[in-house]
Amino acid sequence: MSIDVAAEPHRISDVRITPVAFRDLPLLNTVGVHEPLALRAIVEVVTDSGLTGLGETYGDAGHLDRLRAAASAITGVDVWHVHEIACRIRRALSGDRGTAGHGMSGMVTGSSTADRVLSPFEVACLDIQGKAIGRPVSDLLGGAVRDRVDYSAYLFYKWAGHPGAEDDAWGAALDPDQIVAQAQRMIGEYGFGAIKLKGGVFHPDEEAEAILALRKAFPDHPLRVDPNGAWSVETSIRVGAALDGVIEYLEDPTTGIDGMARVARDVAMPLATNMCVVAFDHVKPAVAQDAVQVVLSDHHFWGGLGRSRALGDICATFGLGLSMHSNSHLGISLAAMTHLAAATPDLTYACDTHWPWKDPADDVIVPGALTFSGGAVAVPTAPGLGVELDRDALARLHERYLAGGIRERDDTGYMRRFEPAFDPTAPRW
Ligand SMILES: O=C([O-])C(=O)C[C@H](O)[C@@H](O)C(=O)[O-]
Repeated sequence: MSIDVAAEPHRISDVRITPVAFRDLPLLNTVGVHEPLALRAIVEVVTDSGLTGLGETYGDAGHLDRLRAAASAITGVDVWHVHEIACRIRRALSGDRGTAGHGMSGMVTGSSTADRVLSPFEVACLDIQGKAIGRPVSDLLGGAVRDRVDYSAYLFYKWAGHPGAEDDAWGAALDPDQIVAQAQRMIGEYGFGAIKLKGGVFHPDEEAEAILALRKAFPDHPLRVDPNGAWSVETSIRVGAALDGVIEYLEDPTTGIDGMARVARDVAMPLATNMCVVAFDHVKPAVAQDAVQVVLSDHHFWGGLGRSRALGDICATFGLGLSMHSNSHLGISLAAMTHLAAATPDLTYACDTHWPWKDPADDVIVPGALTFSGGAVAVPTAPGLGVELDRDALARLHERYLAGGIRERDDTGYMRRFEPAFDPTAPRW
């Protein structure tokens, strides 16, 4: 009698959590500059049936401690029992309201700490489920409604090189002409059909000028700007008026649901957020105040792919648009994002990705499974996530993490903060 492998339980027998570091270029945002290294944690869930699933998440020290606490709580659970895994993780972390793991100030806190910890385990369990039954993760999420997922060109103001470090091929982007040149290069290489500018770095009028320069250079590309809450309500309304008819949405111009609601009353374009609606209990007050019109989902902090799918349905129910947020990430995350986007019918915009900013040699997956053409990634059709761990690369990026002495140096995440001459939780302009 043959054993039906798919029907057997696949109990978690081991979890490996490996912090890694990869080169991150000197991209600027409102709280500082990306460090020379970005941190991630690679999660491997191993089952007694011999399958391994992959997840990727934040790599800061506080998050790593929580991942380890969660890992020891889920041993023995069948990977099909994701609710049980979620309950165990919530219990293991009860009382923990920490906020590490995003690298950005001004993001509201809430019920999302356990969701952030759950996410890589849930993704790894889905990877195993898919491998067990021979289906891609997108099928486990309801099935792909598109076979390619569109991403946007994510532009950053940027230094030429870190002080004391060699320049990189992208060069500096500190004014509108250089931002346009960055867009031309990125779109030339990847074919993106939409453009996002990370703002909150220079005076808002200069950033609006850069958007207008992009509009001139790319008349047909939808545009967005995201100052990560650096602007006051008044500034947001003024810049919103200047960019009326130019951008498809204005992302997190100011912080908090109340502030966003005040801006939304007076600007014409939709407001998007990944900072004030970051957990399910934020949806109700945001909808009640009509504070945001587009939610940027992110499976890394919404609790994984299943919960992010549920968010899509909630957004559709309330007539909210849906797009996708990113941080500096590796290939396991890109695979998970692509499966999720493929299986989200109401995704109304091209997704964010930091992918072009990463050295292609810096990854933990075997190359070739994920490639961009025409600004989109083809949805993997192999079982599970459809990506394979490259153990040598994992070891190399882990060595880089260890060599960086990161844990000792910085417990807050991957960003180097500017010396706070300003309060990073209050608007700068
Ligand atoms: O809105 C966003 O894209 C983010 O907040 C993601 C990152 O923190 C972004 O600001 C970055 O990478 O500097």
